[in-house]
Amino acid sequence: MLVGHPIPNAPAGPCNLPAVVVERLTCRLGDREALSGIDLVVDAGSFVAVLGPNGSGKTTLLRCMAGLQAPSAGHVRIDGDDVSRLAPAVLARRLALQAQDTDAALGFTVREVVGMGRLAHRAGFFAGETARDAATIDRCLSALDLTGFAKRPVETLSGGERQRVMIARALAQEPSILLLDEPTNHLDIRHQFSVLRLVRSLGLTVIATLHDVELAGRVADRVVLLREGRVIADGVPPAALSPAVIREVYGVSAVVDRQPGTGQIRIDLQPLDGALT
Ligand SMILES: Nc1ncnc2c1ncn2[C@@H]1O[C@H](COP(=O)(O)OP(=O)(O)OP(=O)(O)O)[C@@H](O)[C@H]1O
Repeated sequence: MLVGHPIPNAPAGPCNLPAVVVERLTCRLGDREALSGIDLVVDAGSFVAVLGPNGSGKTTLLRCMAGLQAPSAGHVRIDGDDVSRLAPAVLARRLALQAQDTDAALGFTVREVVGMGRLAHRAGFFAGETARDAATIDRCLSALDLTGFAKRPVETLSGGERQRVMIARALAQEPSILLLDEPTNHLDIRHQFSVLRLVRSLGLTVIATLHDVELAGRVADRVVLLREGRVIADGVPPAALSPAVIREVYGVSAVVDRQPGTGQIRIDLQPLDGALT
């Protein structure tokens, strides 16, 4: 069960500054411009979903925000500081990225991997685990429904279980900014809901790439739609998820309305050339 607050000491983002500012961000990878002049200002404490088709630049945008990918032009500022100028440990105490790739976790137990999230908080390289580290790791394991997996080698876990480990590791970092790269793509429906509800409840600034447009419309305060490295739409759902925008970005037709009763956003997607079946 996802109960309790896994990171009760998470620092609050400064209220007078946006948490993340992306300015004219361009990123060339090989012979391809993965991002072309992206501008984005993300308010502290908001949940932003980044949407777009395969190859539209979502992961590259998160990697630039996390300082893992140097832009060809432009800047990313975290709480007012250029990420490229922040020491890795300082950046890691402010921002955590849950990446899709779990290769770095192989060969370690689940608890050890979640514990890696605490490294940025250690007094020194050889400093051991503190009581607070241990308590934070235990809370994050519990929050992601992983307590029973703590001693298991990560390579023995399923795809969805591994994905929850990487989210727990990011939360153990106690960041004020949480970047999630397709956090729900391997998760069953119950865990999709519980993970998104959990990260929403923490009061963090969350920027998450998602493929599920309807889920994004329900969970996010704001959606940013990319296509070919450019922002095509940016705004509050459902207005920013209009059928015209969805058609332009994904090349599919959409009916966007609200569920009778719950009022939840409902998006019915179909190929342009008719019903799927
Ligand atoms: N190392 C690289 N060298 C060359 N091109 C790259 C490299 N990494 C990514 N790209 C290209 O950059 C573009 C953006 O990739 P990115 O991974 O950011 O897309 P994405 O929106 O996250 O896609 P997906 O939904 O498939 O995960 C793609 O066309 C991809 O092929």
